Amino acid sequence: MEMVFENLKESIAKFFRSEKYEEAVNEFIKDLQKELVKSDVNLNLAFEITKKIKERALTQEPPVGVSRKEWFLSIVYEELVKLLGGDSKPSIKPARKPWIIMLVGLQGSGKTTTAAKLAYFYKLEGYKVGLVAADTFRPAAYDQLRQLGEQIGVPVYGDPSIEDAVEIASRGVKYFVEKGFEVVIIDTAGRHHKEEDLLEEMRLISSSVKPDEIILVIDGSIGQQAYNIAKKFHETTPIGSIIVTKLDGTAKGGGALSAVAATGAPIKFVGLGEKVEDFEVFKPSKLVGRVLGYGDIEGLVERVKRIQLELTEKDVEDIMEGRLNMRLVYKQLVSLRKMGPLRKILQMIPGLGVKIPFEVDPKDLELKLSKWLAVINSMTYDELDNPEIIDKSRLKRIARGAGVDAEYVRELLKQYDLLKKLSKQLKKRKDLLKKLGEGFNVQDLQAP
Ligand SMILES: Nc1nc2c(ncn2[C@@H]2O[C@H](COP(=O)(O)OP(=O)(O)OP(=O)(O)O)[C@@H](O)[C@H]2O)c(=O)[nH]1
Repeated sequence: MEMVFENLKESIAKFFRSEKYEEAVNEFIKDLQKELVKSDVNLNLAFEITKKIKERALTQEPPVGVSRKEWFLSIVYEELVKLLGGDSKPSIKPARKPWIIMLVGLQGSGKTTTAAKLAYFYKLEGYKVGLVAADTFRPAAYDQLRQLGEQIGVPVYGDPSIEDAVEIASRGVKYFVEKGFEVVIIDTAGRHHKEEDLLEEMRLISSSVKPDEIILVIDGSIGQQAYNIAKKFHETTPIGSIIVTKLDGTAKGGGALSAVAATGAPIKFVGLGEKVEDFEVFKPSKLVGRVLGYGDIEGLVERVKRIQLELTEKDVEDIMEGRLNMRLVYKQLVSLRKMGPLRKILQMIPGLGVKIPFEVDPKDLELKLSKWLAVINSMTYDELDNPEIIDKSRLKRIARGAGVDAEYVRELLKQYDLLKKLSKQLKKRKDLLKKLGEGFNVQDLQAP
């Protein structure tokens, strides 16, 4: 499954060969913009995303242990994943029951097959699913869906004697809802004598059954036209999500991205073959990884994310300079879970001999850490940067927000004070060392 951006692999190679970071970033950004526009991504969107990447790449510090170039690549990756609908798995769980899904898309997109695939998917998820055959333009569609329904054990509502698709759709939905079905999927026509007639029919069905979700089914191999097709459907019946079919085989799938760009809707599933089980929840990360063609990019991004929570050089500098805030404490708490690098860093500095606070009974550690993290999470930005402002009423609010006893907030603030003092001590000593010059051995300095 290879989507758009084939040229980016070369751009990445060029990027890694380049000596100057900023220049290399600019070059890569230009290439990326071109590729995005070439794949029908809306110009503004392409501009916006590249601007964001550039801004992050030039202002954000890579965590210790991650090279600047790896950092950059992980930023590109993250932003592309966002463009394709976010890094988390798309929400495929119906928000309520019954959940009425209306499929729209052109004939040949694989809509009927997809209706069955989707029904099968939800059936396996444990839902009671019904299918409605509302494609009255192509008479064979009803039989096709009925056969598929039999194959997967999902009932199909249809009536070949009724020509009015709106009537079938609303009757079918009513039928299943009354019987307590939880997910109802409507297959619709993909062709009419005139395009306007098709769109008008979609609009009428939609306003009659009021679906909870309208899914655009789009053929992954159609490329450039996808943008206009998706846009037309979206203007008629607002698209909530997208299923891209036929991503098996040689499809380049450029249409997928264009459809996302035209509708702002995320891709939820992909079709990977003719059989009902050739169907998957879409994972943007998987796709972008392939697109960027950088060996184990997911591994890289994972590593960066993990390291990101630990202390950066700047954090350590801040601590050494006596600048401490709750954000640093947060990182320290998180890293404490993994052996505490701050502690290690401090211990590696000879002659400091500082007793490090946060001496918590290991048994309590896990529990306390999770409470403290919740406490920090419910602080405002001002409070994070300047915990000194936390008075009684703020303290109460924070505890309530974190769902913990106020005692935990107080304790954390006490620990914070200790760390702050330590941070100031470090600063003093560092200054002292500086004054003493190089003639002295660091080890000669005894801790007070
Ligand atoms: N390789 C492959 N073929 C698919 C996929 N999805 C559907 N097809 C095939 O595409 C062809 C058209 O699909 P149909 O399910 O008939 O869909 P349709 O023509 O859009 O349906 P209508 O809109 O009802 O006319 C069929 O031969 C399907 O088997 C897929 O993910 N991969």
